[in-house]
Amino acid sequence: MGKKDKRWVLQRKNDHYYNLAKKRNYRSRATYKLFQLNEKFNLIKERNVVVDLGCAPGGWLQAARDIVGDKGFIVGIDLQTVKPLPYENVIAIKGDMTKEEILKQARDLLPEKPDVIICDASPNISGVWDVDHARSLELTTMALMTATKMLKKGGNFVVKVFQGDLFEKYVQLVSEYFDKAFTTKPRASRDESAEVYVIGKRFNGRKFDMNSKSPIVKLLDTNPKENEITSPSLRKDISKEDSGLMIKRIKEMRSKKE
Ligand SMILES: C[S@@+](CC[C@H](N)C(=O)[O-])C[C@H]1O[C@@H](n2cnc3c(N)ncnc32)[C@H](O)[C@@H]1O
Repeated sequence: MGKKDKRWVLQRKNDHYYNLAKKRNYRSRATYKLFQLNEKFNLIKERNVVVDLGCAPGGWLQAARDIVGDKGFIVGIDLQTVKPLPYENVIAIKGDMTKEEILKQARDLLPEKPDVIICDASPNISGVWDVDHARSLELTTMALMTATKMLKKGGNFVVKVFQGDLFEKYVQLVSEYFDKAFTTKPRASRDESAEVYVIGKRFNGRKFDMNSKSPIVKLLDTNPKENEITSPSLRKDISKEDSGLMIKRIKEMRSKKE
C-alpha cells in the first residue's frame, strides 16, 4: 500500500460519520448529510414522494426511506447500478439523469408528482477547479430543470454544488423558482470539500425559462427540444484537457473580469 493509500485508510478509520454509517448499515457517510439537511430545513416528510438524482450507492435513498416510511415512495437514478434495497417503495433506475428518456422512466414509476427532489450527483472529479465547477453546474442546472418539470407546486429541492465563480448566480436562479433559497454545509460534509448544498423551499410552479437572462442558462449547451444538456464536458470519456463549452465560457468570463 502506498503512502497516500495508507493516509486515506487512516483518515477513514477516524471518520466519525463513516464509522457511524458502517455501524448502522447505511451505504454511505453521505446519509448523515441528508439527515442533517432535513433536520434544519424540514424538506422531506413522512409519506412523501421523493426523486433522488445521482443516488448510488444508496445512502440518501436509505435516509429518505427512513423519513418517508412505508407509505412514501422513492425513485433514484444513477449511472451506476444500485444494489436493491429491501423496501418495496424504493426503486433505483440505472441511467443518466440528464437524459429525458431516463427521467420519463422515473416519472412513469411515480404514484404522483414528487414532493421533493434531492440531488447529490457529482461529476467525475478532475482536480481542476474550473472543470469541476463547470461540470457540477451543468448537472445541478439539469437537476433544477428537472425539479421545475416534475415537482408538485409547493415542493422542495436540495442539490449539491461545487463552489466557484458562478455559485451565487446558481443560487439566484434557484430563487426564481422557489419561495425561498438557502445555502448550507451540513456538519457531515468535510471542511476541505468544495461542496455546498443549495435548498429551494416551496416550488412556485414556474416553468423553466430557457430564455432567462441568467448567465448560467446562457452557458448551457442544451438540446432545445428536450432540455437535455449536450455539452461535451458531461461526456464520460472526457479527458482532462478537453474543454466543454461551459468550461471554456467560464474561462473567458474570468479573463474578462481580470
Ligand atoms: C456522491 S455520489 C452520491 C451519493 C449518494 N447520495 C449516497 O448517499 O449514496 C454521486 C453520484 O452521482 C452520480 N452521477 C454523476 N453524474 C450522473 C448523471 N449524469 N446521471 C446519473 N448519476 C450521475 C455518480 O454515478 C455517483 O454515484
